[in-house]
Amino acid sequence: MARLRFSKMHGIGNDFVMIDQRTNPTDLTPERCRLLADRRLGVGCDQIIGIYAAKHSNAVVAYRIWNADGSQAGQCGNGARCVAAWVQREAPGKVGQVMHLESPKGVHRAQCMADGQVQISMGVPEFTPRNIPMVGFADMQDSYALALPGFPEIHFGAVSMGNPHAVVEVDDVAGMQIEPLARAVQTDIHFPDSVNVGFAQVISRDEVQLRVYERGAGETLACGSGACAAAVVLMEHGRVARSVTVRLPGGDLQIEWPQHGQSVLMTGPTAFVFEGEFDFEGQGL
Ligand SMILES: N[C@H](CCC[C@H](N)C(=O)O)C(=O)O
Repeated sequence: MARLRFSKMHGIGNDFVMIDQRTNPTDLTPERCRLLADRRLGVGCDQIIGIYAAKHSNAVVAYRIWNADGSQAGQCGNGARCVAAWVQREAPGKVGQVMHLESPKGVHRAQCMADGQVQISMGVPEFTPRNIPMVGFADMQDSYALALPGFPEIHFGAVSMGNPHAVVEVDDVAGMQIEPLARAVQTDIHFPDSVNVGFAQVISRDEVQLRVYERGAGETLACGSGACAAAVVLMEHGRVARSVTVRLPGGDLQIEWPQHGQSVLMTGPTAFVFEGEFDFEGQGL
């Protein structure tokens, strides 16, 4: 196999290996994803984003998402912004152009703004437990109680943004050791497909501090779908306004959810880091 050409990008520190599967089709096995994501033996990234020809007529491209552990995901908010920026760079149209991107879970409106910010329409949040998926809780509730061995009972909100999220409101997100609790939630039987776990501290009605321990990647500097998940769960609880700045360790995202039944809008920056080639054969893959 010829060497794999890729672009390295990030969305406020959530970093990606971007592969154009139309020009260099690559079989992204779990082993290859883990090697690509390895920060010593590979390129290093939180997720791999494969770009494909779109099936939906109004979408300019389709994208698929692999976590660093080789598992696939249904959505990646920071990755979607990078796909839009990648398309804009590959085929520079008028700045501010609107395009549509096809994710595994649907088609999303994207707009690259003149100031470099990218807005993605992330879709309508899904709170029905079985559609998250989450089992063992009868119906849609404001919040759910989960008792985990070795941890005090937690109350959390749960939502799908095309991928599963549990959101725990905390008092001091910066001072927390989030990994042990997050891993306990991820392996709990209530989440058959595991789950991304967000820890959110409300700073004001229009400001939230958030850290996310992601499914398949661990704690990342930012999680776009996690920022949407935290914002809509807190909005449902009346804790924040319908437009909120979510401050993650890697930077800020603006999340708006005008009303129930409408799509969540996420706006934030992207960055190109470098282009490269990767030699799987040289490492036996
Ligand atoms: N770990 C996530 C996928 C990446 C999401 C995140 N990087 C984002 O920006 O939304 C999952 O398995 O559902």
